[in-house]
Amino acid sequence: MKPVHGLLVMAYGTPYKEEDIERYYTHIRHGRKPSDEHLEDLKARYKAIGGISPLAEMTKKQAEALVNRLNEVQDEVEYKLYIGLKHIEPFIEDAVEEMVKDGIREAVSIVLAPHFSTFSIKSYNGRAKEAAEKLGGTLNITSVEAWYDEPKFIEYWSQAILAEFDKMTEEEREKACVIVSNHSLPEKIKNLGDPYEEQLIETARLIQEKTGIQNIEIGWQSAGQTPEPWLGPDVQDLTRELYEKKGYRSFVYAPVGFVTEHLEVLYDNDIECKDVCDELGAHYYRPPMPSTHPLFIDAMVDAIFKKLEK
Ligand SMILES: CC1=C(CCC(=O)O)c2cc3nc(cc4[nH]c(cc5[nH]c(cc1n2)c(C)c5CCC(=O)O)c(CCC(=O)O)c4C)C(CCC(=O)O)=C3C
Ligand SMILES: [Fe+2]
Repeated sequence: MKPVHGLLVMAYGTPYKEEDIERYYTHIRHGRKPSDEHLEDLKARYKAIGGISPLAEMTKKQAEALVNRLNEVQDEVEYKLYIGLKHIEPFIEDAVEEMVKDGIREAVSIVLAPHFSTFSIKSYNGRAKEAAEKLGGTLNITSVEAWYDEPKFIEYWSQAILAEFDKMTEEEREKACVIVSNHSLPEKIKNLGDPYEEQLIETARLIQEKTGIQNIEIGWQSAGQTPEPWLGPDVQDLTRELYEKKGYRSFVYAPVGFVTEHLEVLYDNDIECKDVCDELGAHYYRPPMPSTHPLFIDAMVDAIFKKLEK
């Protein structure tokens, strides 16, 4: 019989229903309750995208596609799936506890976010390892740290972006640009030696190389509302600036730091960036997110195999 290894898939998590929003937001804020104003603002954003986010369902679908593919392409071990979320149940710690209960001794973990940062990937992996240690240290977790440069990931986005360019007229295409973006983080991550910014630049460079599209710009989105400086330029400001200074009239948004349609994409891109485009009289394009596209799932399989060979 094949040995059973754990596949721990970690993701951000999202409220399952409206009543979950407050405790979810409180968890994101490290236990501090949000003000009524901030809470109402968040509720309004979820409402604007249809009530709840498709993230919960998509995380499950992505994780299932990944475990199925892993079990299809190799024959040495049987991977058993565990999903662990950062800000809502099943928490990362719950998933690790399940693995230990099931007698799993070897697991590989991957976060559904391609770029490494202290605030994201490192904290997910740290929580998983800490939980395993607390439960006796019988479970060994090997963690994939980043996969922003996986060839099939780049291939997915390149094809998706080119498909948007195909929808344009020749004239439109000449004045089009791609805005490659990720979630903004406080600028202080740079002092922590975070490769987050360079990794986004590299993803953009690889997409440029693959597509041959010259007009590729880097932006940041969904920054928090705190007084400290966050990585910029913000995608909305950038859109205005590029419209004025470089004369672009069509904008293709590629939020490559995210892997599925969810609040940040459906609201921050499809509503907020689209509003800016509408106001300027520019064309708005946003390719479909990777979701369960085979190229994308295979990119994660490749990243896992590379990590395990080391
Ligand atoms: C790096 C990063 C990723 C990408 C990597 C990864 O995926 O891990 C990410 C993804 C996501 N972030 C999400 C949701 C939220 N993030 C928030 C707030 C924050 N995120 C931060 C960082 C990140 N976030 C930070 C530093 C804050 C400020 C915290 C503070 O206040 O100190 C808030 C609070 C309100 C607001 O600011 O909007 C919400 C609701 C959802 C789920 C969307 C859905 O439900 O569809 C997803 C996928
Ligand atoms: Fe977030």
